[in-house]
Amino acid sequence: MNNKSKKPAQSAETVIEIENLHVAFGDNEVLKGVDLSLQRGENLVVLGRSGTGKSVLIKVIVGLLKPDSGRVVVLGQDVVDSNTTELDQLRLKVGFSFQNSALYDSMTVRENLEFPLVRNVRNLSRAEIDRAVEEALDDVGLKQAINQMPSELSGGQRKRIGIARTLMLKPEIMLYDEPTAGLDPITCTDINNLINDVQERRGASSIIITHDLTCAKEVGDRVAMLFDGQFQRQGTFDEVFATDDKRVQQFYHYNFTE
Ligand SMILES: Nc1ncnc2c1ncn2[C@@H]1O[C@H](COP(=O)(O)OP(=O)(O)OP(=O)(O)O)[C@@H](O)[C@H]1O
Repeated sequence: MNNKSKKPAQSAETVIEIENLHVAFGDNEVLKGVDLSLQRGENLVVLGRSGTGKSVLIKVIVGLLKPDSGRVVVLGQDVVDSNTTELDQLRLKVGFSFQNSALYDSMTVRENLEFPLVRNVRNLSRAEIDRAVEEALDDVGLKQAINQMPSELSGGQRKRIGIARTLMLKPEIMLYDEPTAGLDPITCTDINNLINDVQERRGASSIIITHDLTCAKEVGDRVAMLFDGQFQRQGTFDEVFATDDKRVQQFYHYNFTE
């Protein structure tokens, strides 16, 4: 397992800025003053045990969940104060790759990929749509799957098609929720390489939520670890794990020794 070898150039531009974010469901205080930023061109990995609020954080970033308090600015837009139309516009620039790939089973791969484009971009010619589909499939290395049904694909292929579909709208920011969950180690490496390719070839800025430390190490320019409602550790992979903190060490040993 290698640390990410090639660091793409990152600008000093902040594309996501979160300050003092609080989210509670009744008595369950999930996020208790979260601060986080994402720089343009950066891959940021968010680690944390189940139920620590990683998905809640993503939902707040895309405006699907209103926080109790805090500031959330995405691509210069204040998400908390945005209305539905403004959020719809923002979501065109923020691609969300779901844990279960969320493909439509009754549509071919081509139709799945066309769907976000036809729905969101008007007046595209057939040739433009075909070119965009081919480009996205090429990016994920699955051009040959264009006429297949999702049920004919492996789990890893479905994940890649899910990512290709998210890429159709050329998002500036990618949010990956558990991209390698349930995949064998070799397929995981394919997905990790794809996430790095998306960063390098598309210049995307990404947040990758994962429990998979190999994934964290291979894709993360920076790693942030969520504990007790806050990011308790942030830095490179090696910096985050260079601590005697039992909670951090347990997380590490569970991944690599069990
Ligand atoms: N809509 C909701 N209503 C009530 N509680 C919720 C809601 N959404 C999330 N929660 C609670 O918030 C906490 C964090 O959930 P979240 O899904 O963000 O965890 P997670 O870190 O993504 O976990 P996992 O790694 O298992 O996916 C959990 O206790 C969950 O039950």
